[in-house]
Amino acid sequence: MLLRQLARAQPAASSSKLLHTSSTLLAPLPTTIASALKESTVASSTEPITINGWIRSCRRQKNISFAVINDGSSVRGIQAVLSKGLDEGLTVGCSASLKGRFVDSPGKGQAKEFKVEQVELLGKSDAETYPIPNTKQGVPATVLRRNAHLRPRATAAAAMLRVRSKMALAVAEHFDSEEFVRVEAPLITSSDCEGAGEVFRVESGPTAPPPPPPSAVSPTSSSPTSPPPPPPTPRYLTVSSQLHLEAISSSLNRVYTFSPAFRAEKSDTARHLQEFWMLEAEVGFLDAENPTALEQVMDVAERVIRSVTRRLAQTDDIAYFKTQSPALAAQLDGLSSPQPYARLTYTEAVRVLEDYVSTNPSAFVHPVKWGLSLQTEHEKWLAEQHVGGPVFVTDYPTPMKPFYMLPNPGCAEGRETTACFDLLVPRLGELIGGSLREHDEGALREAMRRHGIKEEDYEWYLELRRYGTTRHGGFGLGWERLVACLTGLENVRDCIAFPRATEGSRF
Ligand SMILES: NC(=O)C[C@H](N)C(=O)O
Repeated sequence: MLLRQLARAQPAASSSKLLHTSSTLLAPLPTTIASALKESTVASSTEPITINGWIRSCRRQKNISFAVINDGSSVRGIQAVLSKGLDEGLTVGCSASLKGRFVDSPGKGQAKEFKVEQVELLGKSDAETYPIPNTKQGVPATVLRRNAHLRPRATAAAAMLRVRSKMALAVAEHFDSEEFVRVEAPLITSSDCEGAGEVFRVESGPTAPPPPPPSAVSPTSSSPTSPPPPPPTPRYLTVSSQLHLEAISSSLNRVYTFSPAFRAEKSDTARHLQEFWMLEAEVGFLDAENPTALEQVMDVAERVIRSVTRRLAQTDDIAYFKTQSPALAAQLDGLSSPQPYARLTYTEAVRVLEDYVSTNPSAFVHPVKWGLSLQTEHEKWLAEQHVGGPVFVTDYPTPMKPFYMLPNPGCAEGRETTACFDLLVPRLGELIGGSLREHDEGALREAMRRHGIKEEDYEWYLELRRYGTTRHGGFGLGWERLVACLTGLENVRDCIAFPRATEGSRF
């Protein structure tokens, strides 16, 4: 209050200085558990401090109770010790403010414990009906998903959300260090970038104006033979920002975007969401040779994953996930290793898969043959069994790829391939897809015709090739799949706060 009055009383010039330097003191937020837990605070807690949070568990003994309280800022929260009476009304799920001090703990397992002196119950919770009770066996993932509004109260879900947040920061810092500019592309678009027809159509929004009432129509303004107005351009939720990103890249060169993408996926699997986040990057002025140019793009992708993994591996949240998933440490080592990720062509991948099938005929459900797509089971086998870590598979057959990808020169007839790649990782299969883009206007028109794409709908995209085209390429990374890689969580529905999948959702 005094500070606020002081700030108001200052003349303009010095008041701005005062406001600037001391603005955080005017109305500071309460201390979080994470900062209270920092060792220096714990060690020097002679003054009482106030801890806010939600009670995760409350174990009552004869004269004393132990409550775990967490405000979502740390993995484990704080174990609070309350003497008889102080624990009244504290039930799992309630919100409370606990005032107390850190003292030496007589119990095993922790050096300090938080001895509560005063309790303020902020919001009570009916422990009988609370959907996320603290049980030994844990709450099943399906129950947590049905209760997505309360799911972040669960340790793993909260840790996952903090991991997502730190990942975005790590990506931003990494790309900034490589001189990439973050840009935004529209989410409503009239193009189906991947051409797979998995678009969500936007039904409402600007449509043709309604016809005027008959009385308002002058006899000359319209006749029964006048052509009907053209149908409104269809609008979709974007499946990929790539085409718009290419447009911005043809001015700013190194660009990336991080935004939601929408696919009307029918696949009801642990790897698919209808609304997911995608990190997409695009870069121009690549080397003239296809193999080197493609490698330049793969290197960009590899560096960002390595850098994000290294940074995240140092966090308490990932340390927690390692305790939950024994295979995680090795997976993180694979992603952060200084060794270049393995690279093999689609043709080589098919060969090793065929070799494997020849001695293990029932290894896969789906057939392996040059020209057929690699299925998830093949992708996982390549990453888990053949390589034992991340692996780029490059140069897929042209017919299975979208119109914008650059064909490889000099392919034998019937064996045409494209300068593209997928990054496959253990447990998940595809994490990233990328390619060089067709940079020649004539060749792009030709590819569009082959794919049955109306050129007039993509004139703007073709113009990018007419005015100062460059050899360029980029990739898209499925964010929830990267979250799954870094946390060991097995289902992408647990890697986003409110998953949108084929099943109905309450939210
Ligand atoms: N930006 C990209 O290369 C991603 C690609 N368009 C995809 O959706 O797979």
